[in-house]
Amino acid sequence: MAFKKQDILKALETITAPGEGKSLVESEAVKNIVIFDKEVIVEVTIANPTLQAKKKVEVEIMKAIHENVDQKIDVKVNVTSNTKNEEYKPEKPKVPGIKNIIAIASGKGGVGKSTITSNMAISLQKMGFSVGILDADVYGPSTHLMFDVANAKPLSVEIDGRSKMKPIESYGVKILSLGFFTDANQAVIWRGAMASKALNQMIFDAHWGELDFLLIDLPPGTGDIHLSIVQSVPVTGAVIVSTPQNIALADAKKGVAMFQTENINVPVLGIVENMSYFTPAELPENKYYIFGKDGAKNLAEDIETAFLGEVPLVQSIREAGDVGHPVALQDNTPLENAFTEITKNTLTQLVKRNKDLPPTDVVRITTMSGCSPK
Ligand SMILES: Nc1ncnc2c1ncn2[C@@H]1O[C@H](COP(=O)(O)OP(=O)(O)OP(=O)(O)O)[C@@H](O)[C@H]1O
Repeated sequence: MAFKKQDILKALETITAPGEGKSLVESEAVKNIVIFDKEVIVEVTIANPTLQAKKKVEVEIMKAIHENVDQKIDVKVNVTSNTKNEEYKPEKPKVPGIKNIIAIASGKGGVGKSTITSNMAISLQKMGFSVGILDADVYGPSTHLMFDVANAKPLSVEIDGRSKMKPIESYGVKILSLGFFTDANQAVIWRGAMASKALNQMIFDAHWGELDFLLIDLPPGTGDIHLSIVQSVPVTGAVIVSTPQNIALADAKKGVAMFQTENINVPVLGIVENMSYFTPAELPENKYYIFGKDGAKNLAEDIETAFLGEVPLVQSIREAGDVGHPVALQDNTPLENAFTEITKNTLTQLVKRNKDLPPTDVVRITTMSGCSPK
C-alpha cells in the first residue's frame, strides 16, 4: 500500500471547499500533508468556522482518500478555521453573466420536476428571455432527452485563454446535463464529492454567455447535492414541484424547510402542483382528481408560500417529453397557457423577492417587462 502526497492531493481535488466554489486544493485550504507508512495526516484551513462545516470537510477528506487512494489508509484530519465565528460571512461566488438562478426541486421523485423545468424554460424563452438549464439530477438526468439532444456532446471553446465547456442549444435554450457525460446504458453512481465537482465545473467552467435565467433541475430529495449547490452558487430562489398526493406533499414540505434553514436561506418562490387532475383527450371537460384535490394549493397556503399554478396529468405531456419536444412549444393550447401562467407567477414572486429582501450579489429583476408571450 505505497502512496504518495500527489495521490492524496488528487483525492482532495474532488472536494469543494465550503462556500468557495473551488476544490480544497485550488482554494489553498490544504496546509500540510504528512505521510508515515500507512498513515496520513491532512491539515486544512477553511473560512467557515462552524463545527458543522469542519466536521463535513473532515468526513469528506476521509471518504475521498479511502475511495480514491486506498481503503486501508489510516487518515487523520485536522481542520482549523482562519475566521472568527462572528466575522464569518459566507461569500458566494458570482457566476459571470448569469442574472438569476432558479433551483427547481421536489421532495419526492417522479413528480414531474424535469417536465416543469423544461416547459418553464421554453415559456421564458418564448417571453424573450435568455435561458439555460443545468440538469443536476444525479439519479437520472433527463433534460437532454426532453430537448431531443440525447447524443450531443458539449465542445470546449477558448474564452480569454481558458478552455470552457459550451452548453448545447435546443429550442433556443442552453443546456448542460450530467446526462451528456454518461452512457445511457450504464448505471452511473455519482458519489457526493464527484457530483459536486462535476456540477461546479458545469456552472463555473462553462461558457453560458449572458443569461437572464439559469434553471437548475435538482435531484429529488434533500441531500448533499442540494447543499453543495446552494453553498457554491447564489441561488436567487427555489421552486418546489409536488403532486397533490399526501406522500408527495410531506416530502415537498421537507424540501421547502431545507431551503429555509438558516444555513441555506434560499427564498422559496412558491409551489407548482403537477398532475393536479387527469383529463382524457376525448373528454377535455372531465377532470378526475386521482391524486387528491388542491393538495399543493393547501400546502402553499399552510406554509405561507405562493401557489404558482397547476398542470393536469395529460398523455400528451408525457409523449411530448419522450419525443423531445416539450408541450410549451405549442402555440395557443391550454397546456402552453398553463406553463405561461406558472412562469408569469414565478416571475411575479421573483420581482417581489428582489424588492422585499436585501440586495444580494445577483442582478435583480425589477420589472415585468418582456413577460408577455411573443
Ligand atoms: N403532467 C403530466 N402529465 C403526464 N405525464 C407527466 C406529467 N408530468 C410528468 N409526466 C411524466 O412523468 C414522468 C416523470 O416526470 P419527470 O421526469 O418530469 O419527473 P421528475 O420529478 O423530474 O423525476 P425524477 O425524480 O426522476 O427526477 C415522465 O415520463 C414525464 O413525461
